[in-house]
Amino acid sequence: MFALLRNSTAKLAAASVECRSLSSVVPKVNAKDFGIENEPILGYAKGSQERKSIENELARLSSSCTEVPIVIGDKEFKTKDVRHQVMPHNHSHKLAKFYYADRKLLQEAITKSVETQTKWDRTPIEERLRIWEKAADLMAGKYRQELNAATMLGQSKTVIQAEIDSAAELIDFIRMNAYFLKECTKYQPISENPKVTLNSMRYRGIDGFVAAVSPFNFTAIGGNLAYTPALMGNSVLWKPSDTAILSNWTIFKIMREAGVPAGVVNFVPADGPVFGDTITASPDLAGINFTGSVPTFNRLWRQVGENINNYKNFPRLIGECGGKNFHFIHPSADVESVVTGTLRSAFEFCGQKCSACSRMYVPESLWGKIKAGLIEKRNTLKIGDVTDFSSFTSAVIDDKAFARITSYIEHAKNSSNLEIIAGGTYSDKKGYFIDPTIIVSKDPLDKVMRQEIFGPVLSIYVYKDADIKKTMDLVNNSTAFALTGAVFAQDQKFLEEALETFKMAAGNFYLNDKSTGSVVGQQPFGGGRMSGTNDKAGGPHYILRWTTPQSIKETFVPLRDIDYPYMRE
Ligand SMILES: NC(=O)c1ccc[n+]([C@@H]2O[C@H](COP(=O)([O-])OP(=O)(O)OC[C@H]3O[C@@H](n4cnc5c(N)ncnc54)[C@H](O)[C@@H]3O)[C@@H](O)[C@H]2O)c1
Ligand SMILES: N[C@@H](CCC=O)C(=O)O
Repeated sequence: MFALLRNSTAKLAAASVECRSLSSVVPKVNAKDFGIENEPILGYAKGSQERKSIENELARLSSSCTEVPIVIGDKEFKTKDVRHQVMPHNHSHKLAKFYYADRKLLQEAITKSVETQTKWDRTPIEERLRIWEKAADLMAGKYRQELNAATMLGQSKTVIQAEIDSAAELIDFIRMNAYFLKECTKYQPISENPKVTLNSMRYRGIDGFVAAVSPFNFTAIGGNLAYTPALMGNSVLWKPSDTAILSNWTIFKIMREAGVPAGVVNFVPADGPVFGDTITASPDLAGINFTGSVPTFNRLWRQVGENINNYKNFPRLIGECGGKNFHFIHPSADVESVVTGTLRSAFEFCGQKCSACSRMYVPESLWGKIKAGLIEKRNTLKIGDVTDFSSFTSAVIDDKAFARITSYIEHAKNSSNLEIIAGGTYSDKKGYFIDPTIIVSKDPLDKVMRQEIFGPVLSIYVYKDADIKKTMDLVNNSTAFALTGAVFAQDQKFLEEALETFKMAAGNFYLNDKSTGSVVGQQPFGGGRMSGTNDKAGGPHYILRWTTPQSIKETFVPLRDIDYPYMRE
């Protein structure tokens, strides 16, 4: 397959990259050659050391309700606006108590950030890299299970879903962004004769403050959104999601312990619109690092537009948003890969990964086998408490998500175009549990095929084999999103065709693999169209969005001549 990719990449690149060798357009694939490796994922087998320590940590965090303050500079604050984070799989259990910052406190945080930024930006890069390395080590060792337990209990992730997020992905973000910065500073501009003129480039943070607004679904994303701008010399107001408070607070504490000075990142849980209104009204807003839904990002973008005459800088707007990710199945596909990959993509973490497969297109010739496989394997999946290690998945995040997702299930029950072939039941009595649900749609444009549901609901359209081209165009054009997509086929020629047809349909594209599971440094992540600004978190260029570089030319010979030699001839 890599050979195929190489061929097509070369062909696709040929028009714009003439005379370049193949090796220059093909990424290196060996992690060791690349100079850095991903954090290993632990197995949590019964009796293993990691299993014992996660069980201890789960018991410890469950036995009390953790107090999470607002932190601005080195001061902690508690307001009268008290909130709680509950366990989604057992919503009567309060896991953390936290406080909303009001406008006045947010303004104080802005002032503190702006004040700190200039000092922090003077901290040598080597010193920042040392802090980030130390933080990654703390996350990989001493605090690994605290991060995982907070993610399991607070966001209802199973142990493996927590391990790939709050351990591996978070550690990778911290370690690799530091590595990318180190690599980036190796580039210096050309100096034709350095004894006469020396050219150099330095990477400055942006004066002002950056607002990091993070979603509930990945602990690691919160860490990346707040701490990559910080790494680059910015100061940050971090507004975590209400439903990921405890895990995000754990990251904040670790980063402080590793040496990030007070005031560089200010931890300010707040009501979303109050936060958005306050930061966009400040002339010091240097950028917004957002991950979440399209409507929220649209609102922030609009507010920045309305205030555009008031800012000191043009604020950077980075937003990674929703998706309606597809699996497209060719008649030559390996049926078992389709079944396994689709169930994992659609239902792991209740389909609450932005990359989760949410719509699938299956040829009539394979439908019988795929349908049987999906139903049979789906029926073996256990849905339950995350502390029961045999659960495949657990509850959805909160009452709002529960209401939204179940409204699509009710729509399916009431529509003659739609048939629920598995699941369709739910209960929020103890936790927000929704059975993994599979809907077959006769209408490829029904809302279940076009809108982001962000829950354990998979919608399928069965196409006539002869209509394959028409169906591919439909996949490309029937939603506003372009986040992830996957094609399953054994026919190599078809895979090449799919690379062309779906070129703009997904920012992360998979051939014979599921649409989820991108890894930092391996599949830099982000989508186009309404899925976001596609700045590729986890790739080497992401850090550049958070710097305002300065080019410096220094001349060592005195400036004497005002005229040019030809004028004296
Ligand atoms: N593309 C990606 O990389 C990626 C990754 C993860 C999640 N997502 C997307 O995130 C969404 C799910 O996350 P969510 O439910 O937390 O999204 P959300 O938009 O509801 O919330 C995201 C964050 O924005 C805050 N917020 C809400 N209103 C605000 C406002 N007016 N001003 C400022 N902040 C405001 C929330 O409190 C939260 O912290 C899905 O659409 C998913 O696809 C995308
Ligand atoms: N890294 C994740 C994407 C995060 C979105 O929620 C994946 O590809 O599964």
